[in-house]
Formats: sequence, structure tokens, C-alpha cells
Amino acid sequence: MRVSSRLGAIGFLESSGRMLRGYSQSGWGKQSEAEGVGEMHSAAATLCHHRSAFVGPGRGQSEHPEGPCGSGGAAEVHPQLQGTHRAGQRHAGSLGCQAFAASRHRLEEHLVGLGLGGLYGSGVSHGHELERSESQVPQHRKSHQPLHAGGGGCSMPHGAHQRYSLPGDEATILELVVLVPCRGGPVHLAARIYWLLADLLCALFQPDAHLFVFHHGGKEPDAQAYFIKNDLQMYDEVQDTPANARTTNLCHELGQVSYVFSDKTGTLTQNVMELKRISIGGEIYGETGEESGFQGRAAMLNARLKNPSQAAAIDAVLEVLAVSHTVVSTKDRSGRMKYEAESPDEGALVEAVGRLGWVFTGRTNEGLTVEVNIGETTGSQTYELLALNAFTSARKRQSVLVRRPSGEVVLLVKGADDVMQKLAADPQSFPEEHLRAFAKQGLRTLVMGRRWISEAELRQWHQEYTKAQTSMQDREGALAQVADQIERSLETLGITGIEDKLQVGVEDAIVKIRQAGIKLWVLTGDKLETAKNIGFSTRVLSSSMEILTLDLTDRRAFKDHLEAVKASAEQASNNGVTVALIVTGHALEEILRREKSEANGSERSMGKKSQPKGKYQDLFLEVAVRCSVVIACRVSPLQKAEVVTVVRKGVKPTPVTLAIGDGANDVPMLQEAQVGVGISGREGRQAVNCADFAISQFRYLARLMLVHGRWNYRRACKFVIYSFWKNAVLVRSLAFMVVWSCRTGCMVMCG
Ligand SMILES: Nc1ncnc2c1ncn2[C@@H]1O[C@H](COP(=O)(O)OP(=O)(O)OP(=O)(O)O)[C@@H](O)[C@H]1O
Ligand SMILES: [Mg+2]
Ligand code: NA
Repeated sequence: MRVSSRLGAIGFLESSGRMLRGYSQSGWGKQSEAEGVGEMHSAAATLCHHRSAFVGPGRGQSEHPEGPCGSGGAAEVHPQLQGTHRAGQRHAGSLGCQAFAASRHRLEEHLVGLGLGGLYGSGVSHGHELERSESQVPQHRKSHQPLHAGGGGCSMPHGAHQRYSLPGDEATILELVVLVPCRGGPVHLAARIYWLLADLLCALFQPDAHLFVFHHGGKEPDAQAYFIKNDLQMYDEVQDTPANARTTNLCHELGQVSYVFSDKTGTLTQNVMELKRISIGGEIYGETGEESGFQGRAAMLNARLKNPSQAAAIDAVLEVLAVSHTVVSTKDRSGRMKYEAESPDEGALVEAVGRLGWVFTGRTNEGLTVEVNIGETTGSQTYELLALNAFTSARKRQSVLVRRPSGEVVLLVKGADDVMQKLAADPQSFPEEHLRAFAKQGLRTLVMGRRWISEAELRQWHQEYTKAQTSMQDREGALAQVADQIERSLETLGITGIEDKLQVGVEDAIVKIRQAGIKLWVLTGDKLETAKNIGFSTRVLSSSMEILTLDLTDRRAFKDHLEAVKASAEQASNNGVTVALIVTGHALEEILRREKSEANGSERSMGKKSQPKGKYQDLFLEVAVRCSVVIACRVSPLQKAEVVTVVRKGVKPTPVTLAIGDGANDVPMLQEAQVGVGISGREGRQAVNCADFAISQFRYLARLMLVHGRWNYRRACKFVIYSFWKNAVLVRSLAFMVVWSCRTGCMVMCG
């Protein structure tokens, strides 16, 4: 098709209605800009030399004094014009595109006649140009179709060619040619369009990495957490508990952990307690061995018969075990006693002592009843419960004040060896040797004691006890204080050795964790020897290690002691020997003891904001960072948390810490570490409820950190990079869009 004449400009009015811009199509991005109708003509004139030409109206009516807006200019068709006509391509822009060749005044008249003059401007050429082109048009149709009204979008295809002649002036031809800007042919265009669209689609339809990784509030299901929850290799069939991720946004932290703080009892061990040995009056009954249960029954009964004083000592121990506890009993259908204990130690003891002839049968309003079938007084006995001083990890002991069936008032106590030694009436005759023997076998030890209480003391003390019980603030502290008043000068009766077997697979998990270069700290409320023994059997400690012990024997010499330990740690680590440190609760207390601030006035105002450092905190850390294993024993729940804080804040660069525990005494530690892992064990759900992850066996920790943690961390890293890329792509496609559409905002599409 030959085209006789046309205009060459693209013009539009900005929404203000004032500014007119004409854009040249000579190469995209190149533009000539003109303001005002008058200048549009010159803009159009320059455009005439180029193959594409548009006249586009702005939206709405121009307020320009010269009338309808518009632009354009008549021009000769560029020789290439015909080559660019391609059917099937559309200009889908928001501008109406018209090209006219006409003489200006006639066109204007005509457009007004068509009712379009207000909306469409016209670019016109001079008649002589038109005349010349007319001769090249062999045939023209008359057409009075209205042009696209409204300026809201022209959907005429590329190459659309319409002619108009003005009424009564057949010689003047309006010719409308819609040209889609294109350079380089259809393949080029198609490639560009494809690329642009693909780019935009990529950018717009990618899931947003930010949203995915960082912006979830904990309850939303998260893919990473899903993998953890559904990992069959972390599912405990026996207890029917899968792993659980309670805080989903910590999943990737699992892969960066460099310090693990672990509890001992119930975390490394099963928390399935069994009484194995008892020391009474210088004699040890029972043995540790493969057979389950207490094996010293026969020997004990024998000793009872032979020696009356030993018999009394044995009865006294059994009495404490059967009466001083918080166990609740129920009878099952077959009439057998079943015990529910908050403390697994107590459960095991009550169970074992029942087999030795002191069966705890239950609690009533009056007190607790015991079925005795050993010794002189047999049958059901009721002990009136006068007071209960509950066990706490800080007190490390528990006692009951009871009135025996025979009428005497007695305080029955059991607790950790070190506190019981302090409370003993005669600390010198404390059976330390047996204690050490039990602990070396990895047994948990408890010491039994008692004191006869006079009626007068009972009356006076009980008043204080009732007051403390009803105190409105810090009741626990008040109760502990009154308990301290009565728990003193105890007669030491005996020691129990309770076995708590290691969990399956703990050794392997610990070896893996240590091979990964992760430092392992075991923090336990249990005593040093027991902890050390468990340390060896879990392979936390090994005989090739240099094991250093930090205890508080003399407060004044403590600094020198610490310096000496530091020197040996340095020497050993320089020689390539792995160093392990065992630190006691007393030593930790001294290390973390805060020095009184010099300016005592400002002490309060400084308050919690800047907690002063512990006295020997830095020195201790210098030792601790050289050790790949640290065992802290006889630590209180608060100290467990403080140790985590010291490492978190003191070690540089700041490490990611993970704490794992099962009991209520681990809760502060779990909350202090960045990642808290609870073991859903036998000590209630407190630890699990405040943990970020819950597993049912220690051995799953290795998989949680080394497999899931690593994967999660890698995924998170990829998402971050992906997110950067996505945004780069988005901006890039917009940038190309701007250039290619000549800043018109018009999208060129295949149609
Ligand atoms: N019910 C109890 N009655 C009396 N003393 C107890 C009782 N339970 C524990 N003890 C003593 O108190 C100590 C501290 O107990 P705590 O619960 O803080 O730690 P743990 O259970 O020994 O160890 P871990 O911190 O590893 O769980 C125990 O080692 C034990 O000697
Ligand atoms: Mg405990
Ligand atoms: Na525990």
C-alpha cells in the first residue's frame, strides 16, 4: 500500500492542559520538545523527517488560548514508512493516535463539524504538500467515521490506514496512519517485547523473599519449621512426640550456634531414677549393676535383725524417705499403688522404700499414711503433716514437719550433700567417703537428716510459718527464710545413691557436636563428682583432656587460684591439648559477684541499664574461651542464666548460644540464650513451654543443629541474595520500559 501523505509527530498534553510536548520518533529516546501549540508545529516539522507520526490529544480540553490542543504537521512520508507497516501490532497506549494530512483550517472546521474539535487537536500541513501527495493516491474513500473520541485510548492496529475527505472539498484528503514505533523489524520488536514482559513477570510474580524469611510473627506456618516438625528422624516413637519448632524465625540461627549450654539431669540422662545404694550408719546396702531395682534388701533385713542400733538407723532413713516428699499416690484397678511425683528422685525413692517395708499409701486431711510392715510397729500409721518446706533449686533441700503416730514432733529433711553438711549438727562426722564413692559411680546423691522439735519450738515457729504462708509479697522468699530457721543442727541419717541412666545416643551426639567445633557447656544443679562422672560417660570429657577444676576454697586466694588455672589452660592449649574446665557454683558466685559501685549515690540510678560486670568475669572468660568443654556444677537456675549472659556478652565476636534443658531450673537459661531447646521429658512442661524448639531426646539436637540448622541457614542466605536480585530485576525492567516507551508510559504489545 502506498501512502500519500501523513504527519510526523507525537504530541500530547499533560493533564494540566497547558503543556504540550511533541516527541520525535527518530530513534527512541530522542525527543524534541516544544511548548504551546505554535511550537508544536515546528516540533512536528522536525518529525516529518521520520517514519512514525502521531497526533495525540491530551485528555480533556485544552485551556490554551489557541484552541484545541494537538500537534502535528503535514509531511511527506518517509521512504521507510511502508516498510514499517505491519498488521497485527497494536498501539495500546493511552493516547489516541492520529495522523492527518490536511490543510489546517479545513480540518479544524471539519472536526468541529464532527463534534470532535474540542477534543482533538489537529496538526496540519500546508495545502501544497497535500496536493502533491494527493496525486500519488490513486483512489480515496470518503469517510465520515468519527475519530476516536475521548482521547482515552486508541486500539487501532499498527498500519491502520484511514482516509477522510472534507465535505465539499474532495481534493483535501485526511489520512490517518497508525504506526507502531518499531525499528529493526518484527523479530527485533517481538524479542524486545518478550524480554520486557518476561522481566516484569519475573519481578512481579516472585514470592517476596523478605516476606518469606523475616516477616512472620511466629504463628504462621513456616516451611522451615514444617521440615523440622515432620522429620521422622527426630520423632520419638516411645513417647510419640515429634520435634517442634515453636519460634519459626529462629530456624536459621540453629545453623550458626557456636556455644551449647546443656543441662545434665533429664537432658543428657533419662530422668528415670532408680535407687541403687543406701549408706546407713557406716554401711552401704545395694550395688550398681545390670539388675534393675535395689539389690541390698536382704543385707539390710539381716543387719536389722543382728544389730538393734542399726535397725533404728535403718528405720529412721526409711521413715524420711516414706514421709518427707510431695508424691501423690493413687490406686489402680488391681489395687496396686501408683505414684505421681513432681520430682523423679522422690518418685524413685518412695517406690523403692515401699519395697523395703514402708509403703506410702496416701494423703488425707490429717496428714499422710504409711503402711509399715517391718520392725516392731507395723500396720497403717498416720503422720500429721504440720508444715512442708518445699524443694527449690536454690534451697537444694526439702523438709516436712510431722507429728508421729506416737506423738513426737520431728523434722525430716533430705537434700543435696553440701547443704546438708552445712546444716548438720556434727559436720565432722559427715559420711563424705560414701558420698564420694556414690558420686564416682555417677549416682545422684541425697542426704537424709532429722531433728526432734519441742512443742514450744513448734508453737513459736509455726506462727512464723503461718505468717510467711499468708505474706502477700515474696512469699517464696519468706517461706525459705522460716524454713532456714528450723532446718538446722540436723542429725545425719544416711545417703541414697540414685542411678539415672544416660539417654540413648548421647555420646554420639556429643561427639558430633564437638567435632563441629561447637563449645559445650554442661550446667547442672548436681554435685561435682556426679557431673564429672556423667561427663566421662557421655564423652563430654575424655582422659586425653587436661581437666582443670575451679572451686572456691579460700575467698582471698581466689584470684591467684583463677590466675593459676588460666596459666595452665594457656599452657595446655598452646601444647595442643584440649582443655576442660570444671567450675562449681560457689566459684561462679564469686566470679559473678558484682563489685559495689564507687559512687554509691549513682548506684541505684545506674540500675539495670548498665549492670556492672562480675568481679572476675573477664579473667574467667579468658580461661573459658580456651576450653572446649566447661562443666558447671551445683549451680542455681539463676546462675545457669548468668553464665549464658556472660558468654553472650563477653565473647567477641558475639556468638550464637543455644541452651537445652528439661526442668523448671533450666527456664532462665533457655530464655537467656538466643536459641532455647526444651526436652519434653518427665519434669513437667515448663522448659518446653518457654523454649523455641522442643525435642524429646538429646540426640536429636545434633540433627537439629547440624542438618536442619545448616540447611535453614543456607536457605535464608539464598533468600537474601534472591531478594536483592528480584529487586534489581524489577528496577531494570522499569528502566527499560521507560526508555523503550519513550517515556510515554505506553506499552507496546503484540496483538
Ligand atoms: N526433691 C528433692 N528433695 C530434696 N533435694 C533434692 C530434690 N531434688 C533435687 N534435690 C537436690 O538438689 C540438687 C539440685 O537440684 P536441681 O533440680 O537444681 O538440679 P539437678 O536436678 O540435680 O540437675 P540438673 O540441673 O542437671 O537438672 C540436686 O542435685 C539434689 O541433690
Ligand atoms: Mg532437677
Ligand atoms: Na534437669
